[in-house]
Amino acid sequence: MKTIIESLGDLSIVLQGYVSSWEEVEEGGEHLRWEEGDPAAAFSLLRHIGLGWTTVDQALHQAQHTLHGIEELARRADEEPLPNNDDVSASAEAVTRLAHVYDFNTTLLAQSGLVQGLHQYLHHHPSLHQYHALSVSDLAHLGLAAVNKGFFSVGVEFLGAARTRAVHSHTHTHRNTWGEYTLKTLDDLLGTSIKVHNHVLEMRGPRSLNHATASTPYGNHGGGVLDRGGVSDGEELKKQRMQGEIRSQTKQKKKTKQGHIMMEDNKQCEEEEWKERRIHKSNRKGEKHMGVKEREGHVAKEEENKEEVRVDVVLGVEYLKRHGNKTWMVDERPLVERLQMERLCRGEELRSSSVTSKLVCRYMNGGSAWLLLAPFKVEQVALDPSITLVYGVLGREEATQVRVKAVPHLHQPFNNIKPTRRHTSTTATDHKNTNPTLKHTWMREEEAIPLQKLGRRLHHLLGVAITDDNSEPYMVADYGLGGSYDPHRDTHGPLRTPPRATVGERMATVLTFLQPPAQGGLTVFPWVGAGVGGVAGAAVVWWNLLASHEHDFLTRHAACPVLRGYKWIMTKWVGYRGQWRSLPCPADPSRKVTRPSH
Ligand SMILES: O=C(O)CCC(=O)C(=O)O
Ligand SMILES: [Fe+2]
Repeated sequence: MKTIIESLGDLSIVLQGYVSSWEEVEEGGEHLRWEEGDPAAAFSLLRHIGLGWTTVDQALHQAQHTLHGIEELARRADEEPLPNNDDVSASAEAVTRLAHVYDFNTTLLAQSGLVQGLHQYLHHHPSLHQYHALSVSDLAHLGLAAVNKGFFSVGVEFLGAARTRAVHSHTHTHRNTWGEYTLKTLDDLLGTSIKVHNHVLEMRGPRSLNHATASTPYGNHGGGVLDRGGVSDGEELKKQRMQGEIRSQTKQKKKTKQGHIMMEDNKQCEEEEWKERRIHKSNRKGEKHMGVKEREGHVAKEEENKEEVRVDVVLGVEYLKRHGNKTWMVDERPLVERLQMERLCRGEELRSSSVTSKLVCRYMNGGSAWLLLAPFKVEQVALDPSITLVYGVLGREEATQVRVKAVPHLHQPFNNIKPTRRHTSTTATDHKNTNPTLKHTWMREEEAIPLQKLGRRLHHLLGVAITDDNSEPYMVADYGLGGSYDPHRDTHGPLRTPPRATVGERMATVLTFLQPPAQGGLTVFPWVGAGVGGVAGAAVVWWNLLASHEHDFLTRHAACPVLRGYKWIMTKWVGYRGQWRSLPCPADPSRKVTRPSH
């Protein structure tokens, strides 16, 4: 393009010169009467053409090469799947979600790249230039996208970061526009987003399923014009917020009494509705959030005051048995689940050490003679429900083989899920019902020998048959930019029928990491309080069913957004129907359907 621009620029200058020379000639008289023998007219014309045309001719010939380049560019959109507006929206959403879940440090973000913005995740400090720095326009676009998506604090901070960058580049380069933004428009946008943020916080509280604000308001910047004489606004905003947080800790407690955690709210939440809910909640005397004594499950952390216990984390079987059907659970479960998921994604440990200290890692052969000499390393992630990480179920070459086979078949899942393609084009489908961060394909074991081997290896270890005859095929999935998977259960349940009657319900899940991402992308179990990071070639195994054939609620899980790198997984849902006779049959319907060793 640069060559084309240069060449077209040269051509334009030459043609301009020739045209102005002609205009100069024209000034000599209305008609050039050289044919009538006017020597002055003849000279004028001769000089104009004789000196000018050689240059014009040369420039036109040179420009002909450029035409090929132009034709090539004109074909590009037909031949290559280029990103479109939908792709930009989906990726802006993904990046703002990353900023929200991983709590980006926008001050650093304004100075350098995305990963530099992740203070707490950066264990080593590679040099700044390794990471891409977002431009003023990028940051402003992300800020607006975040506000539109309901990530209000992320929006304010991205816009603050955009302004900081603009102020710095303004002083250094004397430019005053960045794409469609000027310092004035950035000021206005930042001011407005702060107002919106504070208003939403006031009216709806800091969090619901579809919005998030900071826990305290940002300072009021009257009229939205910020002029801080070179102070970084990103830094300033964060500082203010932290000071505010400290100041308002006492207030915070009062708020908690009124029900600080907001309820699930799928509709646009109106001011009146929020007020009504607060009244409703504070009236709910008999149903205060459960106290320490009421719980026997491993609730990890809580903060108590005289009137009410603020539940920080809700985990465990016993708790769910007692409270699973209460209004509090029904109303707030999705939000509690989401909050716990996000904390686990950030790498927080939600369980107490009395729980985690019981977890062991050992070599196991599952009672199979085949594994006596080569047992599997099995790490317990959780005991109840049992979640284990089995190392080395696939070798590196085997995992690559599976990925290579899957690539040509990857597509957006039809079942509510749509991929963000990494390298290929997304068809503009309905964004409402889709997850734009995943592509998948189904693969039968006859298509790749490593799949047959994996089935045999785990059959020996787990004592259940893992073949396509009694299970669904393998599902291979590739997460794109910021790819994540919302909390869900794997079982079909009463509303969804298994693909084949002989397969039945999804008794166990075997989730193999073909390629773990470089950062983020944990698989987390919000109600267990556990997360497991990908280890190449390892598989996470858990059991989904209770003896009553209901699914075990505690096995609900989610995939955290991929922060850096690519994540490839392969899932095998082990069918129940073909092998129920060989499984232990617990009389208690609340017991798990599992092998005794698991
Ligand atoms: O990718 C993950 O970590 C979870 C995937 C998952 O839950 C599934 O495939 O059902
Ligand atoms: Fe799943």
